[in-house]
Amino acid sequence: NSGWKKREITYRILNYTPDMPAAEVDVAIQRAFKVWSDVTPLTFHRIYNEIADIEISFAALVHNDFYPFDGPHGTLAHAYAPGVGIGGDAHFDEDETWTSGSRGYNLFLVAAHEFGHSLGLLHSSDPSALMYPTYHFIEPSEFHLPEDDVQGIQSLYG
Ligand SMILES: CC(C)C[C@H](C(=O)NO)C(=O)N[C@@H](CC(N)=O)C(=O)NCc1cccc(N)c1
Ligand SMILES: [Ca+2]
Ligand SMILES: [Zn+2]
Repeated sequence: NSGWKKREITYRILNYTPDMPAAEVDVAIQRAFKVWSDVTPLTFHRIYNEIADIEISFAALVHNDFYPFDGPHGTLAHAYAPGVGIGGDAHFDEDETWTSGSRGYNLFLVAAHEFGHSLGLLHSSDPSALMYPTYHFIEPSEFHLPEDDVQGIQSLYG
């Protein structure tokens, strides 16, 4: 199976988007990891000075990988399946407008989706799933991980 071979996963936020206060980025990221730690034995630990399993960054167009972003809309972010090096890393397209609300793209929702990829999940065909390919806004305070995603992640880390 294509999951991490350990339960304690580290993450590092490499840079910040100017669209939101840094504190709001930290909270959005923290809550996005909690979506997954709530239903698995996984724990996510933020580190600052070493290389983490999941390295989080904001970038536009060509950035140090083979999948350049595409300007506003279209691809919003991408993340790599578990592995060494770039494995697990999540990149967010800086040409999007990132918010804590319903304007632009909600960072919490997109990060929760991306971290699903960082943990080994692929896209789901269930339109209600977080891992469905396309974004739609859900009020974060009312967000609840859909059953399809719970099944998917627990098949990797049950
Ligand atoms: C082929 C991939 C690189 C597409 C890319 C993606 O799925 N990243 O995980 C992506 O940004 N897809 C957009 C498609 C779109 N513009 O609607 C997306 O919203 N994915 C993130 C997302 C966020 C929250 C929920 C869901 N279901 C999907
Ligand atoms: Ca884009
Ligand atoms: Zn995706």
